[in-house]
Amino acid sequence: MKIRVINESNNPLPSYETVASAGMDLRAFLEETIIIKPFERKLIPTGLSMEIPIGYEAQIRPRSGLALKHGITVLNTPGTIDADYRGEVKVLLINLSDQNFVVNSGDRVAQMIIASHEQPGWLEVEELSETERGAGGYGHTGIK
Ligand SMILES: O=c1ccn([C@H]2C[C@H](O)[C@@H](COP(=O)(O)OP(=O)(O)OP(=O)(O)O)O2)c(=O)[nH]1
Ligand SMILES: [Mg+2]
Repeated sequence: MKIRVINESNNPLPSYETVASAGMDLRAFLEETIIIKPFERKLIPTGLSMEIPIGYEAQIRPRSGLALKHGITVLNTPGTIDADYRGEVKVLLINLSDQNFVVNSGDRVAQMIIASHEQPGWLEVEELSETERGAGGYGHTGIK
């Protein structure tokens, strides 16, 4: 997969931290430290642009450690990076804690999964097939 890196010398490529990781960690690429105040959201640059193959997307997801320890999550999770997007990948973080959160350049702020997807066409019909569930949802099978 093609990737363009701003300032290659101090912006390492995203990488899988273990042999079977689903996601590769994304690092902030910053000129200045970013502070995210409680309940504030900030768009974090990564210094990366990519050429994802057609039929694939990248999903930007939170890191569980940041969520558990600092209340930091990805506001639009999973963020969608389209195969035809050529701009810089950015991560939209929100701070759901009551403490300021400091992001330094190089910090691993989120993870990125490359996933295949379909682009189905529509067949417009008058009736859909019957199922046992029908229109039941939102807990209609019981909550517990
Ligand atoms: O977390 C994200 C989400 C999106 N993007 C970039 C890549 C994506 O291909 C583009 C558009 O994202 P999306 O479709 O989610 O946003 P939109 O609000 O629908 O904007 P657009 O009208 O540009 O599609 O923005 C990111 O860099 N990070
Ligand atoms: Mg869109």
